[in-house]
Amino acid sequence: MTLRIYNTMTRAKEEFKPLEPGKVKMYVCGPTVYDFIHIGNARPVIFFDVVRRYLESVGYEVNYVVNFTDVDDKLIKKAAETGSTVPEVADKFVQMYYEDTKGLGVREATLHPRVTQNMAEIIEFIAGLVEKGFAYEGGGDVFFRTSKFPEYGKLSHQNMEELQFGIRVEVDERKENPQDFVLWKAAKPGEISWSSPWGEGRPGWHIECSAMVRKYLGETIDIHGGGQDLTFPHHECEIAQSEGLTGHAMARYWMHNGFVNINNEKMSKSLGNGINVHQLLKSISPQVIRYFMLSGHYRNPLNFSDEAVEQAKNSLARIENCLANLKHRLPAASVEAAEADDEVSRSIREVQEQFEAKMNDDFNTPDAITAVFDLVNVSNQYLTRDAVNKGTIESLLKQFEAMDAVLGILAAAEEDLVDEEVDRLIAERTEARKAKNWARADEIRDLLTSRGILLEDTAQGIRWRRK
Ligand SMILES: Nc1ncnc2c1ncn2[C@@H]1O[C@H](COP(=O)(O)OP(=O)(O)OP(=O)(O)O)[C@@H](O)[C@H]1O
Ligand SMILES: [Zn+2]
Repeated sequence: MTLRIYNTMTRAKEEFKPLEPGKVKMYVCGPTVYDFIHIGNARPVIFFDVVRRYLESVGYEVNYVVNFTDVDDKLIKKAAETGSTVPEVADKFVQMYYEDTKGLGVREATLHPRVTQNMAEIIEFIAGLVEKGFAYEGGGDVFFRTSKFPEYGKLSHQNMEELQFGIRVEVDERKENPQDFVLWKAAKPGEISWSSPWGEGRPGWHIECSAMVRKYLGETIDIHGGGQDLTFPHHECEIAQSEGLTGHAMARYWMHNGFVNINNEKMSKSLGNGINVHQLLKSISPQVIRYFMLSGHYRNPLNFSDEAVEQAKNSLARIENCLANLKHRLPAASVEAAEADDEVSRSIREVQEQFEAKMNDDFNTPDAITAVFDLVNVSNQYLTRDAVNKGTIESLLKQFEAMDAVLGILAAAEEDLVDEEVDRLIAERTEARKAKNWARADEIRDLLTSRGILLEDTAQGIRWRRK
């Protein structure tokens, strides 16, 4: 089966052929770290994590890079407002990003480079563009000369004239053309800055990705992704910079996810209507968030609402229930037949084929989830039998696991607490009670109860046993 990916560049689904067999180089534009991520930002994070997991599950080695924009106007403003420095703001929200994405069950990328740690490469990149005539200086700023790159607009399918009309920025005397964009910005007094051949300053937004893609992945990569708002101008500018300098295609497949909306409006940090992931994870499980995210096709808009969350919870509960029933029947299942029943084995194979077919069709996760429900139906049907076979139940469970290795929508089974952990928690509870921290003491008791540990107060202290 071949994987087909919708390529924004050609507006068609194309067969996926990586540059180097068996290997995938993938870059996704990461966050500007001046605030917590919202559930809209979580969409590319979760979706491209699933793309990576799927590619790995079918045998590719994936080199996945996600950058942090750790210096820009918004960070400078935030630092000034909070009486801190740009690096302090950046460090805090990079940390929060790691914490929140981990909370969402997302694996760290192979590499998360930061702009401020790649300044030499960025300056060198701009100098290369100046040398080749693709860039020019004006009053301490450096601009990209779009007239030198006639293909500018090819990703967003706009020609130069349309682009000229689309530009709403005020006239800048220093620019040769209104659509020329900034590569290097001269520092204003007191602003964080770096030395360059054009004086003290900092990079524009677009150049960082061109420089980091080239440094960490090479001149041409396989997949370049991000939210659809990045198509223009950000990715268009990346293409102009990279292809201007190297003369090679920057990426073979351009992928863009649709927006998460709230009340039919794009969720965004600057609009202040974002649902903060950090907060949300306190009341909703990561599995429900991932289910919600993957239940829509990545290129379609997705509306976030209480009802949508409720629906995700209910659907997920149906799968969880089925898994619990399968596990419940396991201890008493017959071990006579080591192999799964033929008929069920065939159904499992069909489910797997269906799952792959849907993922191969431009990562159609909602239909891939339908395949998970097909397996729920096969399992429930099987469980109506009086006598069940251990091999069959294990095969069903294994198939759930295989699909979940890609989707990550099912909670991992909780491991039994080992004795030392129980002792440690009991000691912590005793301390909490001494300190009259009843909330923590109750929390620990609840945790232990939920893991089947029973506590008994005795004259000699607390004793415990397993249920
Ligand atoms: N509502 C959304 N739905 C889906 N993806 C989004 C949404 N908002 C942002 N993204 C994506 O999240 C990533 C990080 O975006 P960014 O940091 O610019 O967030 P933002 O909320 O749009 O910020 P700002 O409002 O400051 O522009 C990008 O890939 C972007 O396309
Ligand atoms: Zn980028």
